[in-house]
Amino acid sequence: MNQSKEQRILNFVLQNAVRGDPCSVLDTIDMYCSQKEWAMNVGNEKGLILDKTVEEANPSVALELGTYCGYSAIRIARLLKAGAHLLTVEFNPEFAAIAKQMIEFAGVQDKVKLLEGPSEEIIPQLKKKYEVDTLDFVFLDHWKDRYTPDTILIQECNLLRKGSVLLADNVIVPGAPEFLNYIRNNPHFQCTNYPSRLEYMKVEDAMEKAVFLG
Ligand SMILES: CCCNc1ncnc2c1ncn2[C@@H]1O[C@H](/C=C/CNC(=O)c2cc(-c3ccc(F)cc3)cc(O)c2O)[C@@H](O)[C@H]1O
Ligand SMILES: [Mg+2]
Repeated sequence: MNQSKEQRILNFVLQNAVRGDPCSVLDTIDMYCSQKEWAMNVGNEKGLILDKTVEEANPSVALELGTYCGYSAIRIARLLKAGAHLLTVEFNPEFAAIAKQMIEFAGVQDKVKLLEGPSEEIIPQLKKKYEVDTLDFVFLDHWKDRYTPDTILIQECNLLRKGSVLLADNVIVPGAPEFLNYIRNNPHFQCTNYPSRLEYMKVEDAMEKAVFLG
């Protein structure tokens, strides 16, 4: 049967990127998705905002919701200090398999733990099963209507500490209006909006950063 778009992206990386070089993998995905087939990777423009936010947070433990092909997992993992790690959650088995291969090709597999399953099941397991104390950084990039319930669940599971940083993709397109309303009116979070562009398009998008105040 014919290949999926995500399989075609992976094949293009395996054939054109440099094994063990995360930047080469990111550039190759961006090249393919801007010239051949659009895909919902955070991309290079919003990727720079992600980079700066991760560098500033300098997390020991980071969580990503919505791995997809692994682009942002590689983007985050390449910036992590020695001993730090990223937990990334993906419930679509096909995407998880693609992302696993992408992450390994990029050579960041020692810093990334890919957890296969729905976020609402995985989040309550983070402390006991995945030995997480608190999360220093959370990247939200899964279904947009799940940003709010999962942010509430993360708080209910006592996974945030004073200074934990949340960063949400796509708060303009496709949009996460309920999340923006929730997080901007929540006195426990200090929010900052970062206007940008939708990946690979001349369309306005934005990211929202929310720092937990405790
Ligand atoms: C049980 C549902 C909630 N829990 C979940 N737990 C684990 N993984 C989950 C997940 N939800 C979704 N996922 C996964 O995250 C990914 C979903 C991401 C959703 N993202 C978007 O819809 C999106 C969409 C656009 C987009 C923008 C413009 C446009 F015209 C068309 C699309 C741009 C983006 O940057 C996006 O992030 C998939 O890999 C999916 O399998
Ligand atoms: Mg996105």
